[in-house]
Amino acid sequence: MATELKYMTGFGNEFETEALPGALPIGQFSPQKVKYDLYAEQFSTTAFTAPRAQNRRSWLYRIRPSVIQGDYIAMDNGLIRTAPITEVVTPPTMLRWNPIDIPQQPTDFIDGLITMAANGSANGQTGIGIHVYVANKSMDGRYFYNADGEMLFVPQQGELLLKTECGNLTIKAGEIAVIPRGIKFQVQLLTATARGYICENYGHQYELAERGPVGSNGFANDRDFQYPVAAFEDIEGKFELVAKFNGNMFRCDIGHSPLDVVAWTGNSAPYKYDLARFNVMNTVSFDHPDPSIFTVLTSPSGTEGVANIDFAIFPPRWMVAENTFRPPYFHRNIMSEFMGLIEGVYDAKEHGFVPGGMSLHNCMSPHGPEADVFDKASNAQLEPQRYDNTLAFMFESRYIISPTKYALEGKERQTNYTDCWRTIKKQFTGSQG
Ligand SMILES: O=C(O)Cc1cc(O)ccc1O
Ligand SMILES: [Fe+2]
Repeated sequence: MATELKYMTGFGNEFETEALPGALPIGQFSPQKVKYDLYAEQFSTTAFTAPRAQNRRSWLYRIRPSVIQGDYIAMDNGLIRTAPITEVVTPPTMLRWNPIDIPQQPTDFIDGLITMAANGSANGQTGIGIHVYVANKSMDGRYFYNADGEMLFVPQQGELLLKTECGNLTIKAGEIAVIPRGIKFQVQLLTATARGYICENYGHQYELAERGPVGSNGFANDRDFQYPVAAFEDIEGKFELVAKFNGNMFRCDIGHSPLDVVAWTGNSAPYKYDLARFNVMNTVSFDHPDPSIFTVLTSPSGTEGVANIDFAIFPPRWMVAENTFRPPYFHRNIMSEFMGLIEGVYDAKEHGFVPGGMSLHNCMSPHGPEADVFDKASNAQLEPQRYDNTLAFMFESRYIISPTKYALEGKERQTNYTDCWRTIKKQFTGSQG
């Protein structure tokens, strides 16, 4: 399946795609009758009046309009939580977690969603929700959409087939995908099990970060973002549509597959990106730059240069900095930093931060290299060095990130995390006078 899928390329392009010839109206969006007796439906993820450069909407030509569905009834939220998190007090303590195990009992993507943290307010459309998914079976006869935010998938293990209203995408570890707020989809597993991270963005949709003086190429290049071609299901049955809305889970009956879009045009659609395509920029002289050089996607907050959420990665790369302490520096930051590890080893933490694991360093909470890394890097022979076998990422946000009760009290929490800095020695050689 993975190799057969076709994609269209270019971040935020105005795409046109049809699964049947002539299904897409030419020269207008809403003709009196649509070819094949399809229904036209506009799907907007920005306000109608958003400036043209940010405006995102698509026109979907579908077998039935979305209004043909049952009434919603509330479902158990399971371990899914939404900002604001009020069930526990947010401590400033630096936090770290082991990976969440894949369950033994049959668990699909929705059942296996566990919220680790959130900030802002879904209702106010600011901030993010941070989730882990652990699944061992495909969603069967049920479909999902999230009205609270767009969903950034960061797979850590296994391969997913994302069947969406706009068509199909596959993603595996080392790739990411974003599904816009409101798009209906079904997650199928192409491997026996799957685990990954989700950043649910309640705020402004992700954009590509500015390049500044770097110029017109580099970092995440627009052409490497891939969008699905139209693909539809024309099936009837006793299906379920699940919605996340205003922090709660709901379900309704639906007698057909909602993935019945035969053609679509527009710029609001799911997309995927291979993180290996990220063109890394870094120092070729000295000092460790701020991690903003690794930003793949950014959701602006309304204050220039201050993100609702920045998604940054720490990929394989060369390190050549001279006379420099090369790993991440000790620091305290107004921004709050939630990290995960897709594979390998992260340069600031050689122990305890393992693939599938997570850490949270909140606003002004100090962090940096663990004691052994500090010693090693302070005395290392500084030669050009290739950082291989490493792929960490960070969700960095201007709003304090509140862990859930599960995150604070669950078995994955490493309650001894801060021990990793406790053996840092006083090494002062001066004297007071
Ligand atoms: O805390 C971290 O590990 C993330 C991070 C990485 C880096 O290279 C510089 C600053 C920073 O916050
Ligand atoms: Fe940091």
